[in-house]
Amino acid sequence: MDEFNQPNLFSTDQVIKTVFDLPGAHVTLLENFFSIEESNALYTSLLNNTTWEQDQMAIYGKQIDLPRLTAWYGDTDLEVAYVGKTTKLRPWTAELIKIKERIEQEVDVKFTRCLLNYYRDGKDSVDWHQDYEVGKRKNTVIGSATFGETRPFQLKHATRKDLKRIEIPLTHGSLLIMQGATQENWKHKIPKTTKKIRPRINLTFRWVE
Ligand SMILES: O=C(O)CCC(=O)C(=O)O
Ligand SMILES: [Fe+2]
Repeated sequence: MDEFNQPNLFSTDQVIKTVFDLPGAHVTLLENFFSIEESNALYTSLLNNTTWEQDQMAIYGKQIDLPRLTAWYGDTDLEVAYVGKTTKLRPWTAELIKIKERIEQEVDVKFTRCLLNYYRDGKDSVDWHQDYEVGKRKNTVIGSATFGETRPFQLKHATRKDLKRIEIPLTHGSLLIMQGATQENWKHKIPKTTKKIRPRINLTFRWVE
């Protein structure tokens, strides 16, 4: 696999922080949170060392493959509700703990679980959704790390049609933090594309009150 985001004359490895001004949301992007060398190594090792699964979800009573591969890791005394089922967590790996502890330096919570998504190509995606079930979205923290291809992360308000959607390109080594009531008020998605693109791995470390 070629390396992603080869540095060029104009790129630096400096962390660039952007805070998004969205009503009812607390969203921060940290580009280059992981260095290019680190990100390349993490991409390869997460790709090879994760137990990827093809999950399914019920649509009109039919079981349909999710358009991506997934894996849940975390504190194994927890179970998570995901795509209409209860899922068991795999125990944290040493590598996930290292990534988790890096991200915890940016927030004041300890994450309890992590969902990994593997988008094999442009046909893989995640449709509009809010993380966590209804009634649990008012105070959450999600630390979302990306390795591999850049995909646009779209956000739209859950109820207000007057607010514009926004799109945040999540680059190799970036960290997106969503906090507070973001999940209550805003939906997010990764759209499909017909462009020929490389794979992407995304990790969402999660904490809920
Ligand atoms: O891949 C991403 O950036 C987002 C994934 C996501 O929203 C989810 O799995 O809940
Ligand atoms: Fe999500």
